[in-house]
Amino acid sequence: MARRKYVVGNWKMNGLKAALDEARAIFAGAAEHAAVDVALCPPFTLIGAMADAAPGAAVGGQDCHAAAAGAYTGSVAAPMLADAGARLVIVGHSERREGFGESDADVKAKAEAALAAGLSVILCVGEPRDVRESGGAIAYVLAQVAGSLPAAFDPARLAIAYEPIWAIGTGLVPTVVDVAAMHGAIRARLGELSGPAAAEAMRLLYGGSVNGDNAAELLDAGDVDGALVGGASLTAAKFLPIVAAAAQLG
Ligand SMILES: O=C(CO)COP(=O)(O)O
Repeated sequence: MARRKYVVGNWKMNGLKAALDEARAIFAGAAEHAAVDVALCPPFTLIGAMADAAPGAAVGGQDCHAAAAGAYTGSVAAPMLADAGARLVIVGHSERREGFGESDADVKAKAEAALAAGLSVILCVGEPRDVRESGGAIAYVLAQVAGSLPAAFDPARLAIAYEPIWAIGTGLVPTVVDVAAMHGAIRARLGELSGPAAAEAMRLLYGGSVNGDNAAELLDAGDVDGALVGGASLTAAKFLPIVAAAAQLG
């Protein structure tokens, strides 16, 4: 079964209520491309309003706590995201792993909590620049995959996003050959960990400086099923060409 293309915007810590017009425009434009699944992950504060502003649209969080509730000041639990109207959540983004000291075990626990709350998950992995330069990128990322993967999951609800840290927000992207090699290696490892049927069904996204100019090439790389987009997801003018590129590839 062919995997549907999946293009997800991660707004990071950007967006006030005024940005809901942009989200409406993004979802309206995305609706023209029925073959592509599109989601936006705004800050927590906008999830409810965005879900209300775009009924039926896939809105998600950027992180969740591993516990379902409790004394964790400042944190947001997965059932709260679902209650606010989210359908998905990103876990393990490098800005969480690096900036907040999240380990593979933390990411795994968050992914499991999200799945238990009925959310879909985008689980991020990716190597720092020195690891890429020393030739160890694939081994590094495969260890992250093995350490972060939930114990049990529905492959339709778990996507892996490969985001090389050195490509995030820098304008640098790996070669298409390197992207295909990484994604192929991830899918092979998923086959060993979860069985070939799950590995075949799971969507693997590339993230890191994706834009309207490079999306077609990156999305066409082997084993790439979509994109996780940061800066270029903040406006319809920048994001919709990426969705259109995915639609072209079907
Ligand atoms: O981190 C990213 C998405 O999660 C990528 O960000 P940029 O698209 O801004 O490089």
